[in-house]
Amino acid sequence: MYQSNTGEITGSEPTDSGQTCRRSGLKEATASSCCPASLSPALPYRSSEVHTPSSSHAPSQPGTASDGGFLEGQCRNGIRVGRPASSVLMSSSDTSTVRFPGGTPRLRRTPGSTGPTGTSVSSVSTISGASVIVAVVEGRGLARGEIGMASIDLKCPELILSQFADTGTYAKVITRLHILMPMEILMPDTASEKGKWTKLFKLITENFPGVNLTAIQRKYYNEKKGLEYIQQLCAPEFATVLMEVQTKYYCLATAAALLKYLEFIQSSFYAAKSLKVIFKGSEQTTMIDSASAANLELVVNNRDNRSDYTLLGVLNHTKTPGGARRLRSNILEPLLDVDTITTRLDAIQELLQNEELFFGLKNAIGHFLDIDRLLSVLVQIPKQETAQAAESKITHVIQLKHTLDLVPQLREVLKTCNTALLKAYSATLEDNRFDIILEQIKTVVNYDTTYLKGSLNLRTQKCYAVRPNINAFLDIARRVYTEIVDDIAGLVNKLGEKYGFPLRTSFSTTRGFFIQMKLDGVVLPEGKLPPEFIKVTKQKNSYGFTTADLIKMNGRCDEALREIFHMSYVVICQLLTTIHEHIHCLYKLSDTVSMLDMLLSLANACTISDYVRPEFTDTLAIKQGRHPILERMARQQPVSNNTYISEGSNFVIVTGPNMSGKSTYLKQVALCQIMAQIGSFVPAEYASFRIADQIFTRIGVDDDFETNSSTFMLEMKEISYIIHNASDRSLTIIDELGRGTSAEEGIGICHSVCEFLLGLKAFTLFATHFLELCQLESLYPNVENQHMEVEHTRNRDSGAEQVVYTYLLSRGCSDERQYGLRAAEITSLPPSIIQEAKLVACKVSQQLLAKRPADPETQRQRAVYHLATRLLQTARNSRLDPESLRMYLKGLKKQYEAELQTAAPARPTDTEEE
Ligand SMILES: Nc1ncnc2c1ncn2[C@@H]1O[C@H](COP(=O)(O)OP(=O)(O)OP(=O)(O)O)[C@@H](O)[C@H]1O
Repeated sequence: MYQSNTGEITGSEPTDSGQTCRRSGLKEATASSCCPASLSPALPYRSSEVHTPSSSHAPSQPGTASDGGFLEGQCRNGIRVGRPASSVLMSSSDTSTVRFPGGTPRLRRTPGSTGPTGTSVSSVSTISGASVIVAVVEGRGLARGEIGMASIDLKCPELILSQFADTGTYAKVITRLHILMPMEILMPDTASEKGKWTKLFKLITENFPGVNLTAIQRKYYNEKKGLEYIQQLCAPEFATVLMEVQTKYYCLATAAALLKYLEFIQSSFYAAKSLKVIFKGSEQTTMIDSASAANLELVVNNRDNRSDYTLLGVLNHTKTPGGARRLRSNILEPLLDVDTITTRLDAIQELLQNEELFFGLKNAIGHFLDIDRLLSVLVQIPKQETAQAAESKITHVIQLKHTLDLVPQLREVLKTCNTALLKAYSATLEDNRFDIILEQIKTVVNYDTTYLKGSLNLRTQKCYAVRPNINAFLDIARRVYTEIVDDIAGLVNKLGEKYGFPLRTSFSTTRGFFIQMKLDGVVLPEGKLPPEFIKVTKQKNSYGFTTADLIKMNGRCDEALREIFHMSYVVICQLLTTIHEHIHCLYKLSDTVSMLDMLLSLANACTISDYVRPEFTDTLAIKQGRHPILERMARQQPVSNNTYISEGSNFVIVTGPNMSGKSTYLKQVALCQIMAQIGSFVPAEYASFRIADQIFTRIGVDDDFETNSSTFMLEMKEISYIIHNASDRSLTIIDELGRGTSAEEGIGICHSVCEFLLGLKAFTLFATHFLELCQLESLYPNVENQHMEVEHTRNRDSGAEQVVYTYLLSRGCSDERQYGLRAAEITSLPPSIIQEAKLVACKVSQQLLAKRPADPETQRQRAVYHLATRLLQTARNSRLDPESLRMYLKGLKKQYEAELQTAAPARPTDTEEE
């Protein structure tokens, strides 16, 4: 078994016990060496006995005077913002509020608008429920552009570190932040120096308007402290990360600031050796900038951000929160490594072929809770022991037992699997720590205690969680509680008999026990409830109320419960101390469950529609590909199309009238590419892909009033971002470039952008209304013209011409003209205006034709250029034997002669001269 940096097991590496360090092959530290005495949880309600992660550890106890000055102030958009509800630990004297000087940068952004990087702010950042805090720092002086980042999800004890070099547009930082969906971003107070905002700071404020931005004194970005923190907190399983990060000063510095801040704002801290720490370089995943993610509607729909019509919506059939998170992050950052992708595809194929395995796994996975969240609470030690914290701890142990009870079922189902990835995950479940923990839990917790939904059910489970005969006082308190509950039932029965009403006992968290009565067939005396019934509420067809006696009984109930929880908590704390050294195996379980859930989800998607297993070659070839989201939206099956892009023909120009399906086709190709790179099957009959290191899209958006940018400026920013970043291995989708300016300028810009991109080996799909660009095909051998076919019919009644969209892609340039005017005819524009427009358009094109010299010489030169480039390319790539090469060149010569015939029929002898 082999664990990649993203924490994923890949089947491509040799397997071992699952505890081998990836880089060094070192065995994991033994449990005893990694579990210092300081781990023991505190005894109930005595905060003085709570242990800090380490007294010798440099970062000081949170919330103490030594924190003074740590938090320079909380600032967002230059305005001090409210501290999160939990951050009330520090007195005002400990903090000095500073604002980033220099005034507030203009913030005029909404979801879907585009930032100065040319990166649109997709509404990912606006998804509610964000729980990630990120610290960012940028190198200074010569190191400017070197970015360090550390993030932690408050619901998942995983510290993610990264360090990378970014360009002046900071696209990588912004994209990574979008993927993380932070609720708060920490930056050094020096982000605003001498009243000037750094560019990165400005961009972050602009791109994340709904996110809290907090200034931390630069001194807390301390790499030495960061390393100490990681050594102190990292769970032994992930200790190899130290080797990866120990010289990465910027990410270490952000780790220090982030962990210090978390200690400060949270009423708990992470136990030593408890955190999963991973380093995520940008080189292991495909870079999809946030504008492209928004354009392609990967996780958020552009029209309605609650809609499921996204790639995530199409593929998401996950059963657990962890599985859904994993799928989302994979879609936003697809894999680059073909071996890892292949092992996933093998696993999905096995799931599709083995029904028993598929349904068995689905059933087993569906009962798991959010393991990351559970781990997060288990590895945090509350600073203050309250009754509420005590009750929560009991819930967590019940959840832990519930989770571990599911492991044998999962093991059993996976026993029959054959593919490397499933086998590797099956092996992780053989870890005997799962059984050790469960056995230890069962020594104090009832065998049949399990996690149940519903507040009363869970309360009952908590009440009876600890086994009898462990604490005699606990047993007595529980008997008292049972008697009170019985008394409540008796009271309600008596009241029912007294008034002749169909009363029943109900429970809610806020009211405790109360009485409910259905109204069906009940006749109230004088139309009123008896005065004994108080605090009456009416819901649909039932009344809810209580009585003075019942309120008293609820009070006694609560008191008994407090006693029970208090005594149970003491037992639970002792239990937690004994199992704590083994708890890190839950990281493995979380990884296994989320991955299996994601694979099942991808397999599920194949059962809903006909998907095919993709191959990975040097060519992008899709037979009868379909747009996955359109397929889900449309009642009918969308029209499928073929795609062929290879190194020798890597630039496809797509033309066609408005509404003919150009944009849909372009997006379809990119979506299929992303699906393939996350290890999913794709909607096609056959599909082969070249791994793309980056996926860029420039797809027309409306004016961005928020940033006050014109359509044209946005286009230029986006295209310049692509030009600066595209590589030979990228996939680029450009739709309607240059529509924000005059036709001549638009054509000019498109032409020069095309020429630049033609110099790369990137695969490019370029949709345009400028038919002039189709001439590029005769200039460059690697250009291919394609168009969307339309048909024309006549309306039987009116005789008017009608356009029928076939959505079929064909070779060559579109020969449709004036389709804009024809599209306008369908709208409610007055016929007189359309008529006038037609006249003017006709005159303009006649004038243009008159001006354009029939210049055979230029065309001859183009043909020569065309021939020369093809020859050059053949010479470079040729693996042909001499005879085949001769035949090929002969063919080229003929083709060239034919081209000259069309260009200059008057000069048939040119070929000989050449
Ligand atoms: N392959 C297809 N099968 C079925 N319907 C399609 C297909 N492609 C596109 N459509 C439908 O046609 C509509 C228009 O498609 P699209 O926006 O891609 O056209 P377009 O050529 O890019 O138009 P414009 O040039 O005006 O931007 C889509 O909203 C979709 O409903």
